[in-house]
Amino acid sequence: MSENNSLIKLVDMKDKGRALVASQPLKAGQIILRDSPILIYSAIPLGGGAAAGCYCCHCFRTIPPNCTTTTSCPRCSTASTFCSPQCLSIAMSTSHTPFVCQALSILQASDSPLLHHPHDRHLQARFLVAAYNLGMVSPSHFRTLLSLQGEPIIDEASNFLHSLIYSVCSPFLDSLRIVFSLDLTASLLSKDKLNAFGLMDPFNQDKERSVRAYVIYPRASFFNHDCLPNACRFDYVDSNSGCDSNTDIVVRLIHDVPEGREICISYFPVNLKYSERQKRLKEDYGFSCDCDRCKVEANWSDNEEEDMEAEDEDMEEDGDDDIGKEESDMEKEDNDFPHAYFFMRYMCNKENCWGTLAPLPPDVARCSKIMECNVCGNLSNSEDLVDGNS
Ligand SMILES: C[S@@+](CC[C@H](N)C(=O)[O-])C[C@H]1O[C@@H](n2cnc3c(N)ncnc32)[C@H](O)[C@@H]1O
Repeated sequence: MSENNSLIKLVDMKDKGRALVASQPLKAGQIILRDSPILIYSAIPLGGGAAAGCYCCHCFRTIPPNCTTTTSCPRCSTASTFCSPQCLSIAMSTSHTPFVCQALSILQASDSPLLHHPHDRHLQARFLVAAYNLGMVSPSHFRTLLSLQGEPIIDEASNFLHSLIYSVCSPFLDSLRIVFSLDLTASLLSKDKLNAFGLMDPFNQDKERSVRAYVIYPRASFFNHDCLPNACRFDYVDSNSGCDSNTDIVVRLIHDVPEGREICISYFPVNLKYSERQKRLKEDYGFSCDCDRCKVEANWSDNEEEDMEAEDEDMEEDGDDDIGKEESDMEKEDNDFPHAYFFMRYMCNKENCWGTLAPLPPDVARCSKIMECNVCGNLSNSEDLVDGNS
């Protein structure tokens, strides 16, 4: 793992590839990783019109309508907007180079073949522009990207995207210190599919949350998935922490983890039912999940799955029946129904949130009793939950 992270280490794990495990006993709430993007690209389709001006193309903060420091790229016609001259200046030598200006201008021109393709292709094209740009501006980060999980898949989509990207890259091929090929393009697409994190808009109870950008984090990409995770990621998009860290993430432990245990996150909200989880994991990540929760739920009939969903909803609406239970009773239930305890203790009960709760970081000796939701940011007292006082 990283030079200065003694809490977790990277190991090879049978049937899962690389995995992160605890290198010492770790405490609930502990921050085990802080990570910054090596690559980030907008989730807005090319030619996205007004939506393109909502976020800074460098730090991805929302640009308020009355912002007086907003500025646009003077070189290109892509409506790329920045929240300040500082963000523009950094971007011009990193993520918004002359290559990116030209590539995005061509890809969103009115005669671009891409415009007849669905949103997903636009995003893949945006990713490839960002990835080949990374190859030019930061060969070491490009090598990191190539070292992530993902084998090339040569199909109609990769062929189409490769010839499209070749046409926009050709004037810059000399600057690319890499051999440009269909195999490389297909391999990059696969790295993106298996490793990109969605950076979401902040939670708003009245509005569906959408993805603002897709991000490749060099170290967080090593977390494997578990349907009952022991860690979860937090980001603080649009909070007051400044442009520098707006797209950073931290990963915190949900509960104590012994030395040697694998640390996993969930790749999607934990409330999804078994069939949906398996479908997403197969289609998006190429594996079948065999975690403890899936082992139990694999034997459930469709009716049981539906009963379970209804029970989950009851828990949310009328948690009082259950939250008075002693912790040990709930742990006993754990054997037949492994997620009952997890849902009770670690799932946010705010409507439409489906976030996961983790304690705030512990102070020197004591774990915090304050739980933070990684989606809505709500803070609650864990003792209230167990005592039934919430
Ligand atoms: C983001 S990467 C995680 C790190 C990866 N294991 C590696 O070697 O780089 C996602 C990929 O890891 C593997 N993976 C993640 N969770 C898994 C699990 N629970 N069981 C099997 N494979 C898993 C799958 O191949 C998936 O596409």
